[in-house]
Amino acid sequence: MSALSIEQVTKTFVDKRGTTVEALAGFDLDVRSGEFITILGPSGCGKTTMLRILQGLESRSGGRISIEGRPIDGPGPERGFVFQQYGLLPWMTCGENISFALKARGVEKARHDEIIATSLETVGLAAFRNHYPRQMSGGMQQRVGIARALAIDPDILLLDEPFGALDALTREILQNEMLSLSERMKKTILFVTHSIDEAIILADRVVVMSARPGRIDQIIDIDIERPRAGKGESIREGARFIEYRRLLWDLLMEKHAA
Ligand SMILES: Nc1ncnc2c1ncn2[C@@H]1O[C@H](COP(=O)(O)OP(=O)(O)OP(=O)(O)O)[C@@H](O)[C@H]1O
Repeated sequence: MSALSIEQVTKTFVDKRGTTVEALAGFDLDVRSGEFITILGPSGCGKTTMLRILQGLESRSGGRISIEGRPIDGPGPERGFVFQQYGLLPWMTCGENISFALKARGVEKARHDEIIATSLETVGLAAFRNHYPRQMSGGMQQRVGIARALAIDPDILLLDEPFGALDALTREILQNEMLSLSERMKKTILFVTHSIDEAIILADRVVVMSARPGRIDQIIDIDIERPRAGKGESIREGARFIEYRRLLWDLLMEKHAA
């Protein structure tokens, strides 16, 4: 049984004037437990929409989604979400931000302290619990975003371009941390990105979407051995990585030109 099964999911937005936008035209994907999927596609092809539907933040127009065979129709504690702009509340410390998320999920207050400590420890920020987001760099804020998602101990992590706002060096550092986390924790992960290199280095499979209305165009298996954490540089220089990069580049250029 798949950890996550997405069958023929469609989404049509209708604005106040009745104009319709067909964002997704039948998205189909089966994800295995512990698998790392990255999603690439041209701008506006529906990547964020698909992730928001999976999180339960957006309704779908058609299709089915099930987790471990159980149909889902809204948010749930088995799914954690990481946003591009971190989504931290600026008037709360890191610890309070995580506590806020735990409260929203109904986790009893007596357990917050321990969960906050463990999740900040996981991302190397145990000493920053009482810091406010403005006192931290973008990379640190996104680590807190990841810690907050991990705090509810979800089976599935959904990340929408989480490193898109970071400088190149910080981005590579966080990619490595993501590899290390995923290889240790074996979460099932769907990760949207615009970066071909990021898509390859992280993934077991790269999903390439067509231009809007979005559907899956190709799925590329990334046959690069794990663990990959700490080996980013040598992987990027390898012949296989360069081949995948060329293949994905050609596929995306085709979509861009279409
Ligand atoms: N609430 C909304 N109302 C109307 N149209 C919407 C809404 N949200 C998204 N859309 C449209 O749906 C399409 C898909 O948007 P979405 O943000 O999912 O694409 P994306 O692939 O994530 O884009 P990008 O790569 O630029 O972030 C776009 O044409 C967008 O304008």
